Amino acid sequence: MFSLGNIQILHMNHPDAVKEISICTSLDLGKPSYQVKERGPLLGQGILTSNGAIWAHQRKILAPEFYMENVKNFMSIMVESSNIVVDSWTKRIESEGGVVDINVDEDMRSFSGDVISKACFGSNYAKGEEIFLKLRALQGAMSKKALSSGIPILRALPTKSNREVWRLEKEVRALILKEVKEEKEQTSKDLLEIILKGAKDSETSKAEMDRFVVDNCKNIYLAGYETTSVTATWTMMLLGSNPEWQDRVRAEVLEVCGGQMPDAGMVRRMKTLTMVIHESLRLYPPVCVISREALQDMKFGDIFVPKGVNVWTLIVTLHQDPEIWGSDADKFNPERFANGVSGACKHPHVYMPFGVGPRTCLGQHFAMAELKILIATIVSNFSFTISPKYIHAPALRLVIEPEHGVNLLIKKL
Ligand code: HEM
Repeated sequence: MFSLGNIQILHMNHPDAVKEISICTSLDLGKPSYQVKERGPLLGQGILTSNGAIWAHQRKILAPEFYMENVKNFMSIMVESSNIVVDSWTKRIESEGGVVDINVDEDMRSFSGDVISKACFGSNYAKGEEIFLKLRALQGAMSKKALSSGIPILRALPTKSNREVWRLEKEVRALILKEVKEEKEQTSKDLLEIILKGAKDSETSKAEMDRFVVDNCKNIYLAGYETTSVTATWTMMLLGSNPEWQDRVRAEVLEVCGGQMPDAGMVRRMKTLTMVIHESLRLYPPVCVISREALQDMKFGDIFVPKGVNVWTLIVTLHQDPEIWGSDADKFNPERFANGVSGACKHPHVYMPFGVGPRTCLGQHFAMAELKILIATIVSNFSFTISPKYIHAPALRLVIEPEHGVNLLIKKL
């Protein structure tokens, strides 16, 4: 146990204890209240940080949208956004000649932001991008005041940074609601439309409906953007450093896609690429800790957790424990996933890049499809190696990201 200020934390990393947490379906094990307070302007009462009946209701409405059947509808957007990356690199290579040293982070971010904007706002995605930029600014403003957020009074004072946060929060809300109004006049099949329909079918007051729509749009953006882009960046770094795996992935993509753009059936058949992404998520899980709060007194096996105590499970240490993964735990070896996650190690339930239990990532099929389509498109157009400029320095920010970015030497095939 340890405490951060007045927040009590129980660190539970024993595989048996982790199993207890992962099978716990009680609504009494919820998202920590300190997160709700700290991230209020960013996340509101959306699916990410809400608890109890409010969470269960939002999950029920949103979950079907992310079933594999529906993710297929977004694949053409993913292909389109991957082609933007390919075109931009091709132009750079043509103008600079031969092999070009590219810092790929920004391109991976643009890809992920582009996909999520188009998926949320359909044909109005330019507006979606405007909302997205404001959300990024809000995120930045919130991280500036992170130090003061532990002191409740400072959250309510009209300091310069609080005023900036409040202004951005209002602007994002107004922009999303404006989109909603325009959306009602069209018939589109984007995520906003589904969120709207869910809100209409269930909420009573207009204020409640607006809150549901605004908060969940913000939540999906924030949950799906950086997690996916940083995974793409780490996977590129690993493929750049392991040419034999890059060749294997390229051979598979050529065989499965035969020069066509990937579709749902092809994405399903990319086994080697799936193994590579799983290994990348094992070594660099973007979300490094799963945190919960006991909203009532609870028991996990013989461990008693009093109400109000937080439980933390550190994904990043579980994913690299030699007792669990063997002596090559810190090595890049996608082969360990040859028989799926269940065959990869002694305690497969501790592999949890997408979280565990009822709060597991809603967007995991969406994210895997995005990553496979992007990487498949890249390897069929380019070969790449790690640049001498690359400095290996994973840093813990909102997600685990490369401190100095990832530079690759990229060549057109
Ligand atoms: C590689 C990419 C991604 C990773 C590694 C990832 C990881 C995670 C993790 C670990 C959680 C659970 C957090 C917890 O239990 O405390 C989570 C939740 C969630 N993720 Fe993802 N995620 C990714 C992409 C996405 C995408 C693309 C979307 C949506 C388009 C998304 C939507 C969500 C939502 C809505 C939740 C909240 C679920 C709930 O609380 O009921 N994620 N994600």
